[in-house]
Amino acid sequence: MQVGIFGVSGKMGSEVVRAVTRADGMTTVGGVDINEDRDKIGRAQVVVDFTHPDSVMDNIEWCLQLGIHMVIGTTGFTEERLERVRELCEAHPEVGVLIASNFSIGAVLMMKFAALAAPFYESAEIVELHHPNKADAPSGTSATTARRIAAARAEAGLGEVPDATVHDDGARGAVVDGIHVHGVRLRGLVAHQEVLFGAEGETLTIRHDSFDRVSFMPGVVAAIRHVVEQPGLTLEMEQVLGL
Ligand SMILES: NC(=O)C1=CN([C@@H]2O[C@H](COP(=O)(O)OP(=O)(O)OC[C@H]3O[C@@H](n4cnc5c(N)ncnc54)[C@H](OP(=O)(O)O)[C@@H]3O)[C@@H](O)[C@H]2O)C=CC1
Ligand SMILES: O=C(O)C1=N[C@H](C(=O)O)C[C@H](O)C1
Repeated sequence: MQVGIFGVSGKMGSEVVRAVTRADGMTTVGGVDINEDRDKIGRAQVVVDFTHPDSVMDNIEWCLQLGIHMVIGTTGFTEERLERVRELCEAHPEVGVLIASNFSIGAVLMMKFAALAAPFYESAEIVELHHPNKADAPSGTSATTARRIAAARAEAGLGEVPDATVHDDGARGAVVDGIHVHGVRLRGLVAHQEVLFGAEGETLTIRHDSFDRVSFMPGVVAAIRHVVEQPGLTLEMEQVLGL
């Protein structure tokens, strides 16, 4: 399988090159960075995108027009953007596209465990902690987690999380689907998240830490194998991991 990489010199892109080179049955056709000629990777069967929220939509249009499958880790996907990707996938039904906010197995499980716990707790908040070079906040993982917690709460008939704050000066973080998300940007960190739940007399904390970007690579390689067999849009990693 011939794999191309968008964002090849980036922190994730360079790790993807190493992972693809080591994976059975995969080789890289190379990669491109911003403003480089994309034709260089035009013969790839699958292209992996770890770039920037401002670049990714254009990269998707380019790949789909050429019939190239895509694995996308770039974050910042709004519902509007996803709708556009759905339209593009419908126009190119033979192509597989997978978008995941986090490829590490622990983070996928953290999101799953959070959705499982959500109906049982009156309170829920998220703290996401990342390196200070991260372009987006809140992180894609925290936004996905918040949406899943909110959906599980709604299904269970839970109302809003309790909060008596009168003057909100930003100290209560971003709010995604009614769930507060607090962002920390700290030199020395890679990617970390705590999901906190609270009920009368108890709390539950689910924490995941990626200390190294190698943690994302088994998921990326599995996703590359998945998209060539699965046309259409796959969101997140559950289907790939059989969860
Ligand atoms: N889903 C997941 O599991 C993970 C997702 N991410 C996400 O991946 C993205 C990248 O993260 P990271 O590697 O840390 O960021 P970096 O800034 O280290 O790398 C991004 C790279 O993409 C390049 N780039 C930007 N636009 C384009 C374009 N149009 N075509 C080709 N290359 C382009 C940048 O070039 P230049 O520097 O010249 O601008 C840079 O080399 C972020 O959105 C991040 O949130 C990160 C980790 C895990
Ligand atoms: O930018 C990062 O580093 C990461 N981005 C993803 C996100 O926004 O959730 C995944 C992981 O947290 C690392």
